[in-house]
Amino acid sequence: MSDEQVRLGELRDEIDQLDQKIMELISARAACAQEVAHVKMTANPGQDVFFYRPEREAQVLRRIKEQNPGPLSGEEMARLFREIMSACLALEKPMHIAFLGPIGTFTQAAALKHFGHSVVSVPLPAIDAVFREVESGAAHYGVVPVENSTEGMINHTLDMFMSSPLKICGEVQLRIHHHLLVSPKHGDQEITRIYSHQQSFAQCRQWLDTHRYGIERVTVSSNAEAARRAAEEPGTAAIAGDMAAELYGLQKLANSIEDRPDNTTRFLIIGREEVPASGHDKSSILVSMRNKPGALYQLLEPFHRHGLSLTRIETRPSPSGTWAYVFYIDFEGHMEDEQVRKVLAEVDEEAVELKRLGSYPIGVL
Ligand SMILES: O=C(O)C(=O)C[C@]1(C(=O)O)C=C[C@@H](O)C=C1
Repeated sequence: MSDEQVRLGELRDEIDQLDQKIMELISARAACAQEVAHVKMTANPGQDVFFYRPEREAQVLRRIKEQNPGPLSGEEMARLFREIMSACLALEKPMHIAFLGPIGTFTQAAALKHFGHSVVSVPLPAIDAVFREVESGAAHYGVVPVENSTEGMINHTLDMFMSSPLKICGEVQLRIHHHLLVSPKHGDQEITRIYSHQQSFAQCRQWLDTHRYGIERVTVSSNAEAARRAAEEPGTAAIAGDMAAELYGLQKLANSIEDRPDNTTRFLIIGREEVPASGHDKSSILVSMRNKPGALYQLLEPFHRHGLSLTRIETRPSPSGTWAYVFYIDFEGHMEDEQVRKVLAEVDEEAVELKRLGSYPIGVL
C-alpha cells in the first residue's frame, strides 16, 4: 500500500467514527424534540398546539451561525441545522406549507429554504388561494412573495392583508438567478419565442434587449409554466430558475441573466398565530390616515422620536374610497417591546385604522 492509501484509510476510519457519533447525537436530538411535542400536547389538551416555533428556530440558527468554529461557513452550518430541525419538527408534526405554485417556482425554493425539506409543500395557483388555504386551516402556513429588489412590491400580497385575518410569522430572502433555458430534446433549433413570468422578463429586460433583441416574448403565469412549455415546444426557450430547469430537464443556454447581480426576492410566511419575540425581530403594520396636510409626517414622526428603524414604507390605494391611502410599514422591533408599544399607541390615536400584521424574526438564512 502506498503512503497515500494508508493515510486515506486512516482519515476515512476517522470520518466513519465521527459519522457514527453525529448519527447518535442527531437521534438523541430527535428524541428530545419528540419529548417537546409530548410536553406541548399535555400542556394544551384539546387545543391547537403550535409545534412550529419560528422564534425558537431563529434563535437556534443564529446561535449556530455565531458559534460555528469553521472550516464550514456559518451559512453552510446553519443550512445543515435547518434540515436537522426540519426533520425533528416533522417527527413532532408534519407541516403542510401552501405556496404560490406550480412546483418549481422560486416561492417553493423559498419555502424549502425557510422550513427545510421535511415539510409537505402544497402548490396553489394564486396568492389569494394561499391565504385561503391557511385561513381555512387546510395548510399550517403559507409562503407568498412580497417584494423584489429590482421590480419593487408585489401589490397583490400587500392588498390581501387588508382583508385577511392572517399574521406574518416570518420572512425569507432568496437570491434570484434567472437562466435562458432550452430543451436538449429539440437540438440546435433556432429560438423564435421566449416564455417567462412578467416579473422575470422585467428583471432580465436589458440582457434580453442586448442579446435576444426582436425575439417574441410571451408572458405566462409562472417561471415553472414557462419551463414546462419550453420542454414541450421546439423552437422555444424559457427564462426560469434552477428548480424549474431541473424539474423539466432543461439546459442553460445562458446563465444568471438577471440585470442586477443582487436581484433578491423577499417572501413572507403567513400563519394563524402571533409569534413571540426572538430578540431580533421586525414588525409590519397597515395604517390608513386621514387625508390632511402633514398626515405622513405625523405618522412617521413617532418612529423617529423613539428611534425605531423603518425598513419599508409603501402606499396603496384604500379599497374604501377614492384618494384615500393605506400605508404598509415594516420596522425593526417586536410589538411586545416597550418602545414599539408607545409608538403604536401614538399612531393609533391619529390613524383612521391601524392593523397589526405581526412581529416575526428577521430572516436568518
Ligand atoms: O423547541 C421547540 O419548541 C421544538 O419543538 C424543537 C424544535 C427543534 O428541533 O429544535 C423543533 C421545532 C420547532 O419549530 C422549534 C424547535
